Amino acid sequence: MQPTITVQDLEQGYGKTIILKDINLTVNQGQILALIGPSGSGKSTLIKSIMGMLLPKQGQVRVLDTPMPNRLILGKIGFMAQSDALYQGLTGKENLEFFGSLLGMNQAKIHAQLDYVTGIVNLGPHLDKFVKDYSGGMKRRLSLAISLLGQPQILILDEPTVGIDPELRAHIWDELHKLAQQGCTILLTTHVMEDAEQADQLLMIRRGEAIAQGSPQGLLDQFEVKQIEQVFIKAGRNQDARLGSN
Ligand SMILES: Nc1ncnc2c1ncn2[C@@H]1O[C@H](COP(=O)(O)OP(=O)(O)OP(=O)(O)O)[C@@H](O)[C@H]1O
Repeated sequence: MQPTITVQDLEQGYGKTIILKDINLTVNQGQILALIGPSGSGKSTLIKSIMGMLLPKQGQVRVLDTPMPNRLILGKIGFMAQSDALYQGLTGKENLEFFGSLLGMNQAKIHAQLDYVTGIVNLGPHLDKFVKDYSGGMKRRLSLAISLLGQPQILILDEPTVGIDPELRAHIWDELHKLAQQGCTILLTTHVMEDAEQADQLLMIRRGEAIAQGSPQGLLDQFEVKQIEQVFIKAGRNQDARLGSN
């Protein structure tokens, strides 16, 4: 099977500053990969590289065997950026209609999907409110609903669960698993260990490097610990010992 997303020996940064080095990952169709790491470790930078918003300084990024950016491939990706790019002066529903139309969906098609995408994030009762009156968590939920419009083949979600309560987070994870079972490939970033445990594969990034990579159970076995958080701590200590702690 052709992998959906591949990153090979990626080195990435801004100007002369190197943020990520030696990053390798493969996500196959129907898999969920979670990127986890401290603030500033380079997770969004990796996502931007996969989306083709940043060209690799070295190495390769391919989505559906195509170098990014590529317009056709971008049309197959539901993308949720870290900062919400929403129209504050429009209602939630109007935002969905607008972004759906950018995808080339007609109003009938958008309306046919509204209940489904807003049901996943439990936003149905708030669709007629202006986005400027939404809370931070509601804006995240609307951004997630927008990324689901058009039944994308690939979902790339930067911090989809920030500001979302545990009950709704569990509901969103149920839906992400269902989508993955239907063949959708999902890559997301998170700070939350409970999210990480839900993924098929984890990539832990710290100080610009992949310090641990594998399935949640595989990592627990490899690091001989009982919780994913402990994998991160142990892998971080190994890295400090290797690089020096400064
Ligand atoms: N446009 C930019 N120009 C210069 N440096 C940047 C730019 N964007 C990010 N950085 C730097 O790159 C590093 C990695 O940032 P990035 O946003 O990828 O981290 P992150 O792991 O996603 O963090 P967080 O979890 O807080 O979102 C940080 O040191 C950040 O300051």
